[in-house]
Amino acid sequence: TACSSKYVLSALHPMWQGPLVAPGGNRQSPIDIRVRKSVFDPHLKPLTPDYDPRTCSQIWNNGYSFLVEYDDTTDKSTLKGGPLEDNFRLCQFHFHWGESNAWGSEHTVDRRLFPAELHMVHWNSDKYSRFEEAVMEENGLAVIGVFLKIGKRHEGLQKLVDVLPAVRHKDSVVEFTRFDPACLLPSNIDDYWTYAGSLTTPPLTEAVTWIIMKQHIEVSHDQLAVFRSLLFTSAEEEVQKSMVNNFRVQQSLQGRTVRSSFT
Ligand SMILES: Cc1ccnc(S(N)(=O)=O)n1
Ligand SMILES: [Zn+2]
Repeated sequence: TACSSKYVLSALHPMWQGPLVAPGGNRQSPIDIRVRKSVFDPHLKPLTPDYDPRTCSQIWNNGYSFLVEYDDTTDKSTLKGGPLEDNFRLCQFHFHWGESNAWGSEHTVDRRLFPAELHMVHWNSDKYSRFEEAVMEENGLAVIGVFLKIGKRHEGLQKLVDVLPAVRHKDSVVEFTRFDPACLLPSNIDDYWTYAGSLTTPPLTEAVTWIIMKQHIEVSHDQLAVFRSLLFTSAEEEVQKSMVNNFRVQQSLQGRTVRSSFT
């Protein structure tokens, strides 16, 4: 679908040679969320995700993470509310994780690292007609971030874990249908932090309203181990590289305020 557009793919290599900080970037992501410095905003509304599992289309390994892609040609899977003024369309979700359970997330909370982080990527369908357009605009994207902790097995995630071996290599794709991404959200989605940031992989555009959930979800050690069995490299390459540590270094806040929806 649109949100896996080629130029995003081409620059998504883990050791991408691009600048670690976008030139002139003053709202880069990820960041450390200093809880005591976040500002409660009573005007923040509840978040209202409304996803249709029938829009789920495929899973593919883009050489940086694995993406679960949704048909974003209609307003069937949408996100509204929270800090958002407009209607946003889900186009894909993916994860970032470490080689060990000690690290892996992109955002941190008072410097606390999590073993992995889920990103659900949406684009502003009130203002733009496709992802590629929205990705270049200030209010173009909204990404929900959810921290993963090691604990009990996540039953909803298992359907996804079972198909990962089929996309072990970069550029492999498999059909994947009827997956409800709402099953990956924590039970409480009313408590979140939000701030103006960027994509954390190229093109690093400063187009993202980040919505980071306070409550994490749990996945089992074995489920996360399957993420680490994926490869950055394609089937043709001689040297196979494990897909681990696919997170970006933290960026400075540069005067931004992180708002919280809770006290
Ligand atoms: C769609 C997309 C591209 C690049 N980076 C991201 S991310 N990691 O900021 O969610 N998403
Ligand atoms: Zn991401």
